[in-house]
Amino acid sequence: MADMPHVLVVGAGAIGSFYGAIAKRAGCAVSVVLRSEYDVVRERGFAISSPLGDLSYRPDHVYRDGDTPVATPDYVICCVKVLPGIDRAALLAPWVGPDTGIVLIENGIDIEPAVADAFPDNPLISCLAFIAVSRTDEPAVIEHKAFGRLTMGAWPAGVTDDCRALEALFTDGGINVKLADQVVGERWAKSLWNTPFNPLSVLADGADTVTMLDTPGGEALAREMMAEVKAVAAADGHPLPDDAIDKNIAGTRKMPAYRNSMALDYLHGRPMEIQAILGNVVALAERYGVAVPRLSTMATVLAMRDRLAEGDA
Ligand SMILES: NC(=O)C1=CN([C@@H]2O[C@H](COP(=O)(O)OP(=O)(O)OC[C@H]3O[C@@H](n4cnc5c(N)ncnc54)[C@H](OP(=O)(O)O)[C@@H]3O)[C@@H](O)[C@H]2O)C=CC1
Ligand SMILES: CC(C)(CO)C(=O)C(=O)O
Repeated sequence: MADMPHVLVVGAGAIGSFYGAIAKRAGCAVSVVLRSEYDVVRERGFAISSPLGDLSYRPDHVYRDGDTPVATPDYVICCVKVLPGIDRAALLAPWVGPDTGIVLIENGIDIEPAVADAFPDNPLISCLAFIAVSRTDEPAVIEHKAFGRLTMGAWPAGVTDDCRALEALFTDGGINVKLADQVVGERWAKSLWNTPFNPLSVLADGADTVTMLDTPGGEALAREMMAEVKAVAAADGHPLPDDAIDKNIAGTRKMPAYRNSMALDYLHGRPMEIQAILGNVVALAERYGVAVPRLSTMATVLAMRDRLAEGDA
């Protein structure tokens, strides 16, 4: 085990604590940087229930902002929400050494440059998580409900030795990993689902997938929004397969009613990744001159909500 990589997770919420557990199962030393759950995790670690078994663990080191790492990690995994108010590069900076691989496991489009620009000499591995995992009302108690597959690739493109090493590590820990030569294209493929469904669930007051698809006109609306995402992806140089929308709708219909991560944030009054998941797609559509009337309507209405909330604050 002496040669196993040292992994450090920045933002060990649902996703970060889960993939930290997988790295721990693979035999890595796993440390975490925490904010609100620092005391609880120091005292008793994470409790994670999962179809894979009990994934509870105590991190090797529990840090908070301002601490100095005991050892420079081989990989820093960034799993904070991608929010306009969060400077992810600044959060990562204290923990990243000259050879540290930076791994993003986060949703959204065009989310890499903010980190890549700050660490131009570090390997950057971008990942998409296909998983249903959430925090519970108990601090540091996580419920992994289903799935867990990761798609990963070097950003902006390619599959490097770092990617392969990380793939081997997560595979040893018990999850499936797909290596992707064009990770930006993979982001678009995931965005085809997240960009319509996540914000739509917020506008529909936290609706689950079955409610969204079964409401008369719901599936048609989702399909139209997906078609807009598909058009922007193509303009960005990442055309998606012709049957991508049909496959996504069919796959979603096969799932039991599901509330996505943004719906859960909305219902808990937490900040939402509207910009990363929807706003950045609309911005790219504007840049390429692609009409996205439904997506931009949704973005405007959600911006109105933000404005109201700011006024209330
Ligand atoms: N949950 C899911 O099923 C899925 C999530 N994703 C994506 O994964 C990413 C992470 O989501 P998820 O794990 O659900 O989010 P969570 O809210 O569960 O976790 C985010 C973590 O980041 C921490 N954090 C936020 N700001 C800071 C800060 N300034 N300093 C230190 N820590 C900070 C939070 O700490 P604190 O407790 O103090 O707020 C929390 O531990 C998102 O991009 C999401 O879209 C992708 C697929 C599925
Ligand atoms: C696609 C899905 C639903 C799970 O991987 C997700 O990304 C989310 O909950 O935001």
